[in-house]
Amino acid sequence: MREPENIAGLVKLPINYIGHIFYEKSPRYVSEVIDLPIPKTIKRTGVFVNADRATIKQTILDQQLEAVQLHGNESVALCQEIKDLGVELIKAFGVDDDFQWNELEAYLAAVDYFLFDSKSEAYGGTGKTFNWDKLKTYPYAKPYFLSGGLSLENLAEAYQFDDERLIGLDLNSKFEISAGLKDLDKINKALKIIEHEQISSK
Ligand SMILES: O=C(O)c1ccccc1N[C@@H]1O[C@H](COP(=O)(O)O)[C@@H](O)[C@H]1O
Repeated sequence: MREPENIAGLVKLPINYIGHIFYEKSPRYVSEVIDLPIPKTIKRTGVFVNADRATIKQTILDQQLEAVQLHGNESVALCQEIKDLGVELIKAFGVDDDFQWNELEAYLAAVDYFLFDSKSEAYGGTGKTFNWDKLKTYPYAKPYFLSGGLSLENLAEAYQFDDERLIGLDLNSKFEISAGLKDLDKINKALKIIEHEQISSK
C-alpha cells in the first residue's frame, strides 16, 4: 500500500492488518510506510523476503511495524529474534502438493502464525491458488492465514474451509486496480461475502 487516499479509504473498513511490501523485486515495493493515522485495531505489517536482520529490525523501528510477515527462506533463529522484538511474527511458506509439513516443526515456537501461500519463485503475489486439499493434512495446532490467489470468486469456498486454525485470509493481487493500489469496491464486496459466510455458518 502506497497511495495515501487509498490507504485512508482502506483503514475505514473492518480489516485487521494492512500490509506494506519491503521487497524490492515486488511491483508492490515500498521503501517506507505512508505516515497516516490508522485505527489501533489494524496492525501495520511489513512483508519481507530474505532481508537481513539489521534491515528488518531497522524497518520495524523506523516504520513502527506491529507485525512482520517473512515470505522467503528465513531461518528459525531469525524468526525468533524478530519475534523477541515484540512484533507479531507471521512466517509464510510456499505450498505445493509435495510440501512436507514437518518442515514447519522447528518454527513452531518461533512464530505466532503461519501463512500458507502458493509456492513460487517470486515468493508471493502471484495471484495463483494452491491445492487447498493439502491443508486437510496440516498436523499442527498453530493457527494460520491462507493466501495465494484469493479472489471474489473463491473467497466463500476459502471461508467455508472447516478448520478453526484458519484465522485469516490475506487479500492481495486479486483485489487491486494496479499493483499496490487496492480496489476498495472489491474489498467491500469481499467483506460482505465473509460477513455472510460468518452468519450462515452459525
Ligand atoms: O505481493 C507481492 O508482490 C509479494 C511479493 C513477494 C512476497 C510476498 C508478496 N505478497 C504476499 O503474497 C501472498 C499472495 O498474494 P496473491 O494473493 O497471490 O497476490 C500474500 O500473502 C501477499 O501478502
